[in-house]
Amino acid sequence: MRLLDGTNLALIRGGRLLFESLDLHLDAGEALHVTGPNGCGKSSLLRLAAGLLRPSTGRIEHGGVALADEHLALDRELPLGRALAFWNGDTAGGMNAMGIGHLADVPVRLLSTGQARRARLARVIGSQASLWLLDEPLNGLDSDGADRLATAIAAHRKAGGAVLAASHQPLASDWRQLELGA
Ligand SMILES: Nc1ncnc2c1ncn2[C@@H]1O[C@H](COP(=O)(O)OP(=O)(O)OP(=O)(O)O)[C@@H](O)[C@H]1O
Repeated sequence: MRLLDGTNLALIRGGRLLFESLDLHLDAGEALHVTGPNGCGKSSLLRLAAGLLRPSTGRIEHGGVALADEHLALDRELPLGRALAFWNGDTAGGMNAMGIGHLADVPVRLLSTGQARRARLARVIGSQASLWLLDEPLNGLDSDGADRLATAIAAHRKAGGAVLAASHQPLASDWRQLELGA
């Protein structure tokens, strides 16, 4: 089953052509690692896949998506568990997957940088979305956090989900690669 279907995509941002003639497809179980230098358009591509940006040319279709980008997208004043519950997913499952279940009663604004990084991933992991869009998912994670994310991604793919990630760091060997700005 195709979870992301983009054809002949071009994106102009800030007056600059970031990419053109790009086909972007993800089927159930697949993972795609987007690489490229700073400013080449990786985050913009994820926003396109999320439906937050429209392509300058081409067309893109997708089902349910969940995006983890630089915005935490959680109410800083609420306890973590309640802030995550706003998104109507499997709150406990997401928190436990990222090892932050014990922080459920801690206000989001008091989380450490790494705990907040785990929380933004817990939001995606707990979502019902079949397509996960992860912008620099390993940033700020310790080795336990990285292992937990890898386990969650493997389970998601096995269950028929797909993942599109932008990262300057290596990801697992069974990811397809897409280099932007090459
Ligand atoms: N809101 C915006 N309006 C106009 N231009 C933007 C906007 N956001 C980003 N850009 C421009 O789009 C280009 C691509 O930015 P983007 O964040 O997608 O790059 P990136 O590949 O993710 O970079 P990095 O590796 O530094 O995170 C940059 O030149 C940036 O200045």
